[in-house]
Amino acid sequence: MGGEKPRFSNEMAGVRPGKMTSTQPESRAQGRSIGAMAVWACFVKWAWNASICIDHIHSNMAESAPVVPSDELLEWPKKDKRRFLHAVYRVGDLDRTIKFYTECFGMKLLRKRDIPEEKYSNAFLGFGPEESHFVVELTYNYGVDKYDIGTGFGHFAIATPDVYKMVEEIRAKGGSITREPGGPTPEPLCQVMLRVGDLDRSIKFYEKVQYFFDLLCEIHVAV
Ligand SMILES: C[C@@H](O)C(=O)SC[C@H](NC(=O)CC[C@H](N)C(=O)O)C(=O)NCC(=O)O
Ligand SMILES: [Zn+2]
Repeated sequence: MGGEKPRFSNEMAGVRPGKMTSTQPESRAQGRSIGAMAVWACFVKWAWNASICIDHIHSNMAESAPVVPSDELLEWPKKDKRRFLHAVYRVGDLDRTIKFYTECFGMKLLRKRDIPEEKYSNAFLGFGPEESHFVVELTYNYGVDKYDIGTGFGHFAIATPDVYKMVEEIRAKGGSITREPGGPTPEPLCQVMLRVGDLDRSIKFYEKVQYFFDLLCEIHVAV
């Protein structure tokens, strides 16, 4: 424990490609695939050397108290290799969507494939190799340049070290920001778990950082 005070915040932003799209959907139901869907860029940042586990959950804390104890949660993936691989999204313009995800969010195009016999192409994008990272699989069906977004799909959420910088870069590239970062966000930061070496000293420290302490629900003494 030591070092500068931890700084972190959880800012959400809503983003849609702007100029890169031919039309902006009037409403979700009439909306058409604009090459990409709304993507929430989440910002969680800390500047401190302790391991900070930040959970922000989709509903209030009472309804979504952790079901699995946190230490079991950390052990689980070491034993169970099942995991999410990708989510598939059909788009009307594969290259325009690849350009949006790579230039605006910093994703990498991991692989692309064309299946002429079935008249479609796929592109896989993400923030790391498919062997270890969840990725987005985009599907382009030959000759299909728009889809009804419908009302079922919500968003992809991504984390970024600086949501404000990302938002400005997206705006500069013609993207439209549907929700400015800075909240109030529908998903308030609900709890922070800290592993510290000295419980009493840590409690004294965090009582001074009132905001942080309000969020702090548990302190684990590092073993
Ligand atoms: C590559 C592998 O990860 C896949 O997911 S391919 C899945 C396959 N996709 C297609 O057939 C694309 C063309 C099709 N006309 C479509 O639009 O999906 C598939 O099973 N698609 C059906 C689905 O529900 O995803
Ligand atoms: Zn698949």
